[in-house]
Amino acid sequence: MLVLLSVNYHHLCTKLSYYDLVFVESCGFKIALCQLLVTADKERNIAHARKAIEEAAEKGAQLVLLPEIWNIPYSNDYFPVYAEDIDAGAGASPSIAMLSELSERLKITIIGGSIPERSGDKLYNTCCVFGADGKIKGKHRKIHLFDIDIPGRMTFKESMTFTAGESPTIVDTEVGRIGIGICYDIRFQELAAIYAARGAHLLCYPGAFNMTTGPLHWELLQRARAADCQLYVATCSPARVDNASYVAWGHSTVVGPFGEVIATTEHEEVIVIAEIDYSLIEQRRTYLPFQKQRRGDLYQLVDVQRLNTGKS
Ligand SMILES: NC(=O)CC(=O)C(=O)O
Repeated sequence: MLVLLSVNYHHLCTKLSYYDLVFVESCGFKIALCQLLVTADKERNIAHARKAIEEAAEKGAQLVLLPEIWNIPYSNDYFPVYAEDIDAGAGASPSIAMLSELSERLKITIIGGSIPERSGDKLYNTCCVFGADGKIKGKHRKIHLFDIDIPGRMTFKESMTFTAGESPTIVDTEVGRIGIGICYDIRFQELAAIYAARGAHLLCYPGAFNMTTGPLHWELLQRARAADCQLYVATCSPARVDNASYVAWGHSTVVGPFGEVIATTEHEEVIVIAEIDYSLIEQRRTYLPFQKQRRGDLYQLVDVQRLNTGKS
């Protein structure tokens, strides 16, 4: 598989201060975005993802991000047929078993894109985060379902099959504090702002924008979330399959805390590798200290989950 390497950034690591950012010993690491070609053959897709992750780890990636719905085509017809029961153990969920085994064996963090999850009589579009010990550290169910209708261009109704998740997901990993969203979740700036307020270094969005919204909004939204929150944003899309019922835009990307694109690609299958350095977050926030200049006397973002449970 083709591997793209981005520009390297090397900076000294210093303590991060705003937004309760947690201090991480090692600030520099490599992230890999596996922009996978997805077919109708689930077994093949799982084996293919396995090879890509192994290749990314060989290239030095400590964090690997997979696309939204990487184990079957993105389609309401497929979701119910191929959904896996994540909580029922490895036998019931071959996709999760593969990701767990690899993260433990390769000692890397994996943001497992998303797969259709069956839980009781409900289906979710779910992303699992695996620590370097192979354990699931977090599970994000897509909060905002992709229901849009742009006549003659793009109509999709995820809510025909999926149920929306009920909670934001922020995870402490070996490679920093990571906020998770899935695709359409990126359009909701409040979610990103809550993650930033809870000390996230990086926001990861497995996503599959399309040929209508992709060219206009995909990069724009990633750069906006990164610039608004002054942190890193990474996205990973499936590669484009022109004759698929849903044609993905591709263009998996990493954006830095100044809103700058650090690494990106076109629509073919590829592994994008980029260097992430969290010390840049503090540096950018020092240069441009708008986080401290907010008019909290005029407007406030309320973290409802914290308010209701007292927990982050
Ligand atoms: N597929 C999605 O969830 C979102 C998308 O394509 C868009 O927001 O546009």
